[in-house]
Amino acid sequence: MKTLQIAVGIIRNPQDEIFVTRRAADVHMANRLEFPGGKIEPLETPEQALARELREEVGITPLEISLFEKLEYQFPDRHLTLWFWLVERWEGEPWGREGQPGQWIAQRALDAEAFPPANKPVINRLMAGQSATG
Ligand SMILES: Nc1nc2c([nH]c(=O)n2[C@@H]2O[C@H](COP(=O)(O)OP(=O)(O)OP(=O)(O)O)[C@@H](O)[C@H]2O)c(=O)[nH]1
Ligand SMILES: [Mg+2]
Repeated sequence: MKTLQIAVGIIRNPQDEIFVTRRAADVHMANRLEFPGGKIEPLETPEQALARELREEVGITPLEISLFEKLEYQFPDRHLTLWFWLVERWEGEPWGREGQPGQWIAQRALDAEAFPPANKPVINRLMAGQSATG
């Protein structure tokens, strides 16, 4: 069983829109919407992994982050620990640097079904208008 530690960014602008990207057709959770992010490497902290992934995938540098939620999720073939960071201050303008389509979606209009199942509690909190726990 694979165990993966994942850091992802909930990039939220002052209009309460969130930047999401669409996963490629040939990877785990193909074609789902996602928060940009990825696997935490062995010598990285979750914060460092987030900064690296956001730079690589969407070309921004987070300036201030807070932990929105940390949760465990069991897929049939893998166990995930997911760190969801809220990012409300950053440098640069996010775009799909790896060719993945990106879009801003109003927080309250997010659709949990469009994301991987692990994201559900997070999507529900965002749709309810909740902010960071700190
Ligand atoms: N990026 C991202 N991954 C998520 C989310 N929700 C979720 O279950 N995942 C899962 O977490 C894992 C993240 O892996 P990833 O494919 O983004 O990792 P990565 O960027 O390091 O990719 P690579 O190793 O192929 O370069 C996948 O198994 C993915 O299905 C999410 O909101 N964002
Ligand atoms: Mg990724």
